[in-house]
Amino acid sequence: MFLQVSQLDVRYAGAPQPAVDGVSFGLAAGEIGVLIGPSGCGKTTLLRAVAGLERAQGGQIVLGGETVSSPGAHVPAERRRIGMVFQDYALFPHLDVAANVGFGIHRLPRAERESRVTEVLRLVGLDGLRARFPHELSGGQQQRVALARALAPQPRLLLLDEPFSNLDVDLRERLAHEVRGILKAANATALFVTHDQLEAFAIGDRIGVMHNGHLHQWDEAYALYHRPATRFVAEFIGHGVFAPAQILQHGAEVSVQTPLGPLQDMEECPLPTAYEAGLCDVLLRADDIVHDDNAPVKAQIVRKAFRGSEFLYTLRLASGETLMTHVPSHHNHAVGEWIGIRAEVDHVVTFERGGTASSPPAPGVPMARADHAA
Ligand SMILES: Nc1ncnc2c1ncn2[C@@H]1O[C@H](COP(=O)(O)OP(=O)(O)OP(=O)(O)O)[C@@H](O)[C@H]1O
Repeated sequence: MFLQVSQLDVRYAGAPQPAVDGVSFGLAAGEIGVLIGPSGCGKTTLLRAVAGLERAQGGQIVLGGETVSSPGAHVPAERRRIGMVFQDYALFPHLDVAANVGFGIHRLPRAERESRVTEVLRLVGLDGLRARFPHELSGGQQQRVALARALAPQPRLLLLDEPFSNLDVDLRERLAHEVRGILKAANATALFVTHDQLEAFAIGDRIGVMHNGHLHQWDEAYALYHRPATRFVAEFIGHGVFAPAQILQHGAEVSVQTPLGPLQDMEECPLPTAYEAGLCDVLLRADDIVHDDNAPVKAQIVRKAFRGSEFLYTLRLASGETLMTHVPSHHNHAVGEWIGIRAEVDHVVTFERGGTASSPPAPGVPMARADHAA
């Protein structure tokens, strides 16, 4: 791995808990990693420790084969050859775009510097704006200048701390895709921090979910969504709820009883022996719940959020359970209305009832194999 973080601990003086607690992950050269998690979970501290701006108390950071942090050694930030982009752009207001971008490479001979500035400005699509001053640029353009400035010295690693959080939502998603393209074109290895899942999914090859200083999962977006490693990841990624359920086996047949009735056509499901009496909590995501006028189960709409092509409805069953569902936005129902719903769950993800944030799910068994086994 080009960047290897192993068992890293970072503790602020006087704090009762470490801000980063036993974190390990690796990033291959040219890969983009993203750290997400709720406020205070330790993402910025982890990024700052990789940069060399915070000293780690335990564990190791190896970058390009060089140990930059270990119990006996701390390579200072300026000697790590790491570039950083912050949310506030931090451009110099009195310098034009070209001078801002050339700032970190002023030691290069003039011609070489000029050609590198031109090269990175072209890469970020701002070659025509090199004589403008920061106040003459939009927020998105300023952030691309900041990115060009960070790329100019050819850092070994680029760290980006919430780089889009000052931009409006539409621009954020567009810029996230653009920045991914720019980093890939530059063959840069990068680590991002964000609290926005859509941004993380748009940018990251690998995404790490943090909670209370721990890295719960470091994985591809698809795996985070469909194979969450812990109850916290299951709850944090996507819109979902946990519903009480019971896994039952009758001969070769495994069924999962939920407040929505039994789940059907499952590809994968844990066996009832995973829990006492098969009693567990099942993850039901908004896209597992399908609105169907003919379904026997009805739920009342308690809240609705318009999301362009679809609504996110929060629903309540007559039994009191809360659920969420995505419904195409031409199905415009009123709050208070009762609508038919059914569950369509391929991979059944279950947890110990009332388990903790770090509880793992019970392993799923392919249903065909369960048939054979019985
Ligand atoms: N300089 C500091 N001194 C003491 N404690 C700190 C310091 N910086 C952060 N902390 C604490 O360390 C923990 C992790 O903070 P950190 O800023 O890394 O979280 P974060 O996930 O980046 O949060 P946010 O999304 O709000 O920026 C928090 O409990 C925070 O209060």
